[in-house]
Amino acid sequence: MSLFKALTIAGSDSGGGAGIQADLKTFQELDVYGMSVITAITAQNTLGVHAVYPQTVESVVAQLKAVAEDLKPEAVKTGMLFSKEIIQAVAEQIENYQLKNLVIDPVMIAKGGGQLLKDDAIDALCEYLLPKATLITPNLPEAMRIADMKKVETITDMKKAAKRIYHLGVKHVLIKGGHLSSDQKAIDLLYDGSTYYSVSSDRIDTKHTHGTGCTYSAAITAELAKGNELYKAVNKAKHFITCAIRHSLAIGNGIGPTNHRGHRIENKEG
Ligand SMILES: Nc1ncnc2c1ncn2[C@@H]1O[C@H](COP(=O)(O)OP(=O)(O)OP(=O)(O)O)[C@@H](O)[C@H]1O
Ligand SMILES: Cc1ncc(CO)c(N)n1
Repeated sequence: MSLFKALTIAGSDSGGGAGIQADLKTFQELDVYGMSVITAITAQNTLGVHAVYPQTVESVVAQLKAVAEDLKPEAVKTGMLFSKEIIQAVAEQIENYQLKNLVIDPVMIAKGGGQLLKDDAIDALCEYLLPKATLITPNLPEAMRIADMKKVETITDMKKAAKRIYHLGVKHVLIKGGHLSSDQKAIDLLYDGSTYYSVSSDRIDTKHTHGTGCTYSAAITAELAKGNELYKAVNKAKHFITCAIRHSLAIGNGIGPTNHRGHRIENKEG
């Protein structure tokens, strides 16, 4: 049996629910060998981000080189990238090693508050990384910033934003509807430059959604690493994140994490 490998380039969440920790748990659950490049260490729990300690550009490049020269991932995701210097360095190395199946989760602000991307880094993300990516997965506030719109609150807004983001050079755009109003289904909108696809599930009534975006983009990356085409990878990942939210964990005193074993519980694998 072939062993597929996926890489996450992201920040560490000491609380274990988002960031590198969520990505590696997801890769493992989906039978993909996981590797990591850590861009920043956050002191974080279910209540919020207490502190951010970015890595140097030298550290990020050294980690990326070590992985790319030896282990050769079939797919790569980026999460928290923090600064334009880190974004530029990551983009250069992705080009240098011709890394394929790149998924960008344009992480900006943590659910409990806490800035994970500097304001002046959004332009760098659009200029250097988007043109290299297979997919970008913004939530509604992130889509609003990247598409440079005043609001993204409805399905009509999501369609407009997806088109604007597509024209920045990325191959596919998936706008996540987790932040749509609470009476609506959890509808995500996928756009490939010609067609809009709706990827939807029932909305689960829980406050424990820490790390949903990280887990979802990591699941898409794992499915791409296994050779699935994009639409199938997104649908499989949607099932994975929905199970993870349905069985999310009421731990800590704030917004608890998703349960990466949720899909096993639903499949009665224990
Ligand atoms: N209550 C919910 N019930 C079902 N699905 C949900 C719910 N909340 C979010 N989702 C789904 O979870 C996925 C992640 O979306 P979301 O918009 O929450 O990401 P995010 O804001 O980037 O998350 P985070 O910042 O915590 O990483 C999407 O598929 C979204 O539709
Ligand atoms: C390190 C990290 N990355 C991403 C998120 C997204 O919520 C988070 N809270 N923390």
